[in-house]
Amino acid sequence: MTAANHETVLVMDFGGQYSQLIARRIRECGVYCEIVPFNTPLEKLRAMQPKGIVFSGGPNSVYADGAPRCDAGVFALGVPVLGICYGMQLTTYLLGGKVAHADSREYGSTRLFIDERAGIFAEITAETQVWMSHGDYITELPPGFAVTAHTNSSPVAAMADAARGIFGVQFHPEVVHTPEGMKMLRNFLFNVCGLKGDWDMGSFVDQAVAAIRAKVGGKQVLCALSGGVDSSVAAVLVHRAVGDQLTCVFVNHGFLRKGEPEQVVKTFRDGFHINLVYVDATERFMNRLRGVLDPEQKRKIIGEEFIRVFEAEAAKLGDIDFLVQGTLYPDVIESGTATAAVIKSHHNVGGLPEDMKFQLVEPLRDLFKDEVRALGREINLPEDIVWRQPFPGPGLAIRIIGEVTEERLDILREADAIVYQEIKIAGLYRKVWQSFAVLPAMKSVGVMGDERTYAYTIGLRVVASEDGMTADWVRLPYEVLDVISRRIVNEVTGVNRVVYDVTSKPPSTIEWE
Ligand SMILES: Nc1ncnc2c1ncn2[C@@H]1O[C@H](COP(=O)(O)OP(=O)(O)OP(=O)(O)O)[C@@H](O)[C@H]1O
Ligand SMILES: O=c1[nH]c(=O)c2[nH+]cn([C@@H]3O[C@H](COP(=O)(O)O)[C@@H](O)[C@H]3O)c2[nH]1
Ligand SMILES: NC(=O)CC[C@H](N)C(=O)O
Ligand SMILES: [Mg+2]
Repeated sequence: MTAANHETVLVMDFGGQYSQLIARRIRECGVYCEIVPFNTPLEKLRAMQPKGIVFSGGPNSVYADGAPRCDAGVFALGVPVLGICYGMQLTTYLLGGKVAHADSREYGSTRLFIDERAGIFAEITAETQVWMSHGDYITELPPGFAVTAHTNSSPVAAMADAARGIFGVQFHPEVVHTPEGMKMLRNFLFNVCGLKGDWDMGSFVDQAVAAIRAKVGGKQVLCALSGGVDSSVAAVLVHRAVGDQLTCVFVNHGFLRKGEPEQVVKTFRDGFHINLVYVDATERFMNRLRGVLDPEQKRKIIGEEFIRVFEAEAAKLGDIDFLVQGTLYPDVIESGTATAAVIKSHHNVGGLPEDMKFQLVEPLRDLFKDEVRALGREINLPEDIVWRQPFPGPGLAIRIIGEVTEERLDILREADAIVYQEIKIAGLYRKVWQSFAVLPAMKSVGVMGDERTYAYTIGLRVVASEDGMTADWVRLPYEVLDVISRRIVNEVTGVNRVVYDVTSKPPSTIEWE
């Protein structure tokens, strides 16, 4: 995605948990926003012509060795800057103020007293609620700055050098626990930076299409298509950009759900006029996974095997340099970045083989799922695709905890189909983020028809989430749990027990591997 023709705000990422949230809040205000690494060179920043820059929070202390710092020249670009938490501390440090470690952390919901209701605090309630998460404090303001808000424990909870358009807040305006946070961000964007708000999903489409066309030129492109909303949106965008230069490849790795291969092929062959190649690679994936138990190893093998299949298809079609994937921001951040930890290697990011030669085309890499759904509606994708629940690329292979075998796959596929049907019948399919079955490689004793059984357990996972980054387990009605449990045990041979997963993310993740 490029900033062409749209007012752009940049979020410089110092490793904060909420960096991505800041960016999407800004987009929610109708302003185009991109995240850039904290060490992006000044020339590059200048070339992106931002109208405003936000420094994110981050886990470090500015005075620590190896703390991420940007070039102080950022303040000389003539662009307003808003520093959030670590971002404000860094602003202080770079401009000649002082930051120190305090004895006690300030964490959670805190009362904020506004000393100057101007700039980002224009029309904000004089006493308002904000979300804090810090242990370092500003002990000396940089020259030219004034305190604009304080709390009972932070004398400098916000500061400003209004003349230069530089602002700092110790709290997090981007989280929902800061009720007036959006208003503050809007003040920054519209009053301080003087933006118009000229961006929406429609302009995203134009921008993305133009960027893809510029990148790909007259060359052939392959798109990894799963039938999920992300790769479907990516495929349609690329198709708009380069038409028949695009070929989609849908891989059946043997870990798809019941009826999925037929259904995806039908939807795309009949509904879209896009070249589609269906590859049955069941055997090659199965052969490589035999005997593998470690989740990260499974993910890496699957990620690599996907690429090998795409390479083979590319070779058949001629010489293809570009591979389109429906990668989203959460896939990127969970796979680990320079400043964020590896949670799991999403097959399409952290699971890619090192020797891969394709150049990636990932038009959705900065977006979250709900933004992609809005985009899907914008480009008139069928409702069924827009509202399809996410399904991980490695599929059922990472929902079998332990070794993947044909028997286990069959059992899980049947159980999962029952979960799908019953959640649909209960009218919950679109209301929840995901609902699915998992199969831990664990057997337990049961009694059926007066006989002892020793069979598999099925875990039921149903979660609510906005963007997949955090999630809560859904309080399903007992009747729904009951019917799912009874149907699975009665209809799926090899299962004699069903359990419901009642953990949120964090501390768990949505998938079990
Ligand atoms: N079976 C598959 N065949 C081809 N490509 C795939 C397959 N599964 C996943 N991919 C590729 O990996 C990417 C990431 O998978 P992921 O499951 O996150 O996205 P999705 O399937 O497009 O959407 P959703 O998250 O809604 O399932 C996809 O966008 C697609 O490019
Ligand atoms: O394309 C994908 N490739 C993967 O390797 C992968 N792992 C998890 N997921 C999906 O991402 C969301 C967050 O999942 P976790 O809470 O398990 O990390 C959930 O929606 C998961 O289904 C994946 N998607
Ligand atoms: N959330 C943050 O940005 C924290 C910044 C810094 N490490 C502090 O504790 O004060
Ligand atoms: Mg998917």
